[in-house]
Amino acid sequence: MLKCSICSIISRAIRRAMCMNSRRNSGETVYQELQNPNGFENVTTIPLKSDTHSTTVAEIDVDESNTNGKHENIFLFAKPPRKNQHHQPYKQMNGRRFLTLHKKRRKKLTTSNLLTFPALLDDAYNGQVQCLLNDAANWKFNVFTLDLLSGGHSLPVLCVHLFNVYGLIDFFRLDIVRLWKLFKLIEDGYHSTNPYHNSIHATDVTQAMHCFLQEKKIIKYLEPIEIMASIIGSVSHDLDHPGVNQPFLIATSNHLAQLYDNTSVLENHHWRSAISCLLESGIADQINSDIRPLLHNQICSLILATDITRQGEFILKLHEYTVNNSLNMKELSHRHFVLQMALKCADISNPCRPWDICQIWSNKVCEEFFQQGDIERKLNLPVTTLCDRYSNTIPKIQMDFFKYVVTPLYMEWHLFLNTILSNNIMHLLNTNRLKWEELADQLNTKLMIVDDENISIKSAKSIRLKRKYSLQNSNLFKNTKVELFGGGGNGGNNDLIMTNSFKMKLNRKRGSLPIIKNSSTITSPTNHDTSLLLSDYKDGGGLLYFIDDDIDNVLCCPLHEAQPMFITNDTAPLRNDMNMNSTTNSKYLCRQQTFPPIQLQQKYISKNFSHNPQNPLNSVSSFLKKHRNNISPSLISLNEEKHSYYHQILMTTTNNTNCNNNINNSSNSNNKTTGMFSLGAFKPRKLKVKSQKENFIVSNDRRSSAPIITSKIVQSNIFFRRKSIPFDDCNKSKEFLNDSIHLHN
Ligand SMILES: Nc1ncnc2c1ncn2[C@@H]1O[C@@H]2COP(=O)(O)O[C@H]2[C@H]1O
Repeated sequence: MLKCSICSIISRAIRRAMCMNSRRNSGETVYQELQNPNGFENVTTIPLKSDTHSTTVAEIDVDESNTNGKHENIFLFAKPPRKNQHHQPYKQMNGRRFLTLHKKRRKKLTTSNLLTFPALLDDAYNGQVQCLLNDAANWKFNVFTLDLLSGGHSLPVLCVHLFNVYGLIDFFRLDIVRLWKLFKLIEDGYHSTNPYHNSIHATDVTQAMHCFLQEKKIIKYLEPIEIMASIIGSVSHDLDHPGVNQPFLIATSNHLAQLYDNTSVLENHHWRSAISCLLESGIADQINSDIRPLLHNQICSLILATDITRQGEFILKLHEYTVNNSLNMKELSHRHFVLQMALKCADISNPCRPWDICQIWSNKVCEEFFQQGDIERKLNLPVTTLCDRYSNTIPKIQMDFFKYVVTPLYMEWHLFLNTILSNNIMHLLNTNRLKWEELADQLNTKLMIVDDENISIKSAKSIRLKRKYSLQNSNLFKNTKVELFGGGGNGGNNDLIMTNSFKMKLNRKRGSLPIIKNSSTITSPTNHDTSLLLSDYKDGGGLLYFIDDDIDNVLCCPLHEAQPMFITNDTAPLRNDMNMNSTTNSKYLCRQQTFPPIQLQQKYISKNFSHNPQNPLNSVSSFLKKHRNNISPSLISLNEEKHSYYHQILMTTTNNTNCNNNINNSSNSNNKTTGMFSLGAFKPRKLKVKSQKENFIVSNDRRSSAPIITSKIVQSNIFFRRKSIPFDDCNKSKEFLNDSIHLHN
């Protein structure tokens, strides 16, 4: 029977953990309170004002060799010890672990998986988990399968297994329940709403680290404390990651950026959160106080090394060691450096995994980038190029990441290891890179939209792609199914090129156009690119779908929901003066809702699409070739081979839109117009506003291609009429549009 003692330990631990006092949804988000800082060196406890809410700041000097010899101070906030708790070092049970607040941080209940996978209740699943775990040192390990089979708890399951495999439980005489609690705390600390920086990524990195630790060159020199630090460091290296990057935190004057002087902001937060979990779980108590500081320092230094901006420094150092053959694994500092390199490689190991896994991670990380871009756009911040879903594509991001980040690091790592594992990794890296290049080439010349089995492309002056999705998430469009294509509001070519099956579908279907009617002051966007690149990472296809931007995406996410979460002026440029105020006062932490759940409602237009030869890419390609004469010559003349071709089509579209809007807007010096609200040339939408209590203005952010709503929308003031038109009749569609314009002008 495959079910072994570790399984029963785990299931017992799960049961016990479930009974523990959970702080689910507590919303408490500051660092672990520190009752008694014993065990740390050079700790001073500075009481602050002695009012009822007084806190204590524990200042701890940490010898961190990787911050250029600089000593850092840890600031851990603490409530004054309760009377009866003086004898309980590190313990506090009203703890607040993290500095970010994320209401949807936690996963859905484990039991909800049972609806989908009732067999999770079977013992067979435990057996399968065990089987998977036995394969945990295999580079082709699939962490998503483990997550599924473990009911969404791959992180604690893998880590307890690894502690067992390395004999750490016995060596340190660790209490299994505390150990389980440690990893549960860490798991809970990850935001499951992040597409990429979530607990599965942490598990994946830990598994990759495990593979590297297995290398003979490394494992035979490691002390148990170093192995323990490596596992805890790996699993908590992105703990409480908010799903946005450091520049974003700086730009929005986030309290973490201030606390850490804009330097390794997230990494500093991750390692402090990790230590906080060690303390809270009680595992720290079980480590001999002689070696506890070493453990903390190693975890800290390992996590700080994952700061991607320090990559060059590490590569150079490893190169020197390898070339001079001067790495002495018997020296603690050298061993530690190798562990740092191993963690760095593990952190960006997803491009070196088998293609199906690599693809999933790539899509996830890009989705997270794009979500950040969406927030930046809403906050009127400059949209980071990498995060702009309108101008970037997943294959392009991947190609750059492979070329500039992953390959240089792994080449050095391979030079150092030079084993079967490293050879396999380099091989996978190479084949994956070729696949991304292939996909990028396809996308360069093909505009596509996928709708289960159909594709529709419109070309010429206004390239427009069909969209089809149910707007069920939208309050405004509840139960309304919209299928739009064509439009031609700018008088552009309305030719629609469709596959036969799609034409048939059109003949059957009638679409509904929500109508906007404005009494007087709805303004029109001026320079709006109506296209949205949307990656459907659920499919793991790694492809981009090109659909229209969606007015109701904007309407359903009024800016006022997200904006108060950030300290930023509406029009604030990126703040470069963050260092200015980094006096001691700025270290003071305040509670702040930092990272709101992502509000943007994306509509995935395809659930079933995956990249396969059946997809009508070829027809798109041949269409573009055939109709290239209809496409703006200036567009063709611009670099048609590469990404810019794809991008330029969008730009041409935008320009046409501008022309159209300029005509409409001629009477308005502010480039805003009253009248029919239409998102560029392609949005035959009319909002009807009942009263004029609060109007909204849609203006254009010229730095990006998306509209920015600059004042509030009162959704209740807007209602929609439906008007059905046969979509296959372009002329009727045009008439309808003209009527609408006439009606509302
Ligand atoms: N497949 C990928 N494509 C692009 N960027 C990636 C990929 N994997 C990891 N990254 C980036 O690499 C960074 C490593 O550090 P972080 O985890 O902070 O954030 C990570 C991502 O920003």
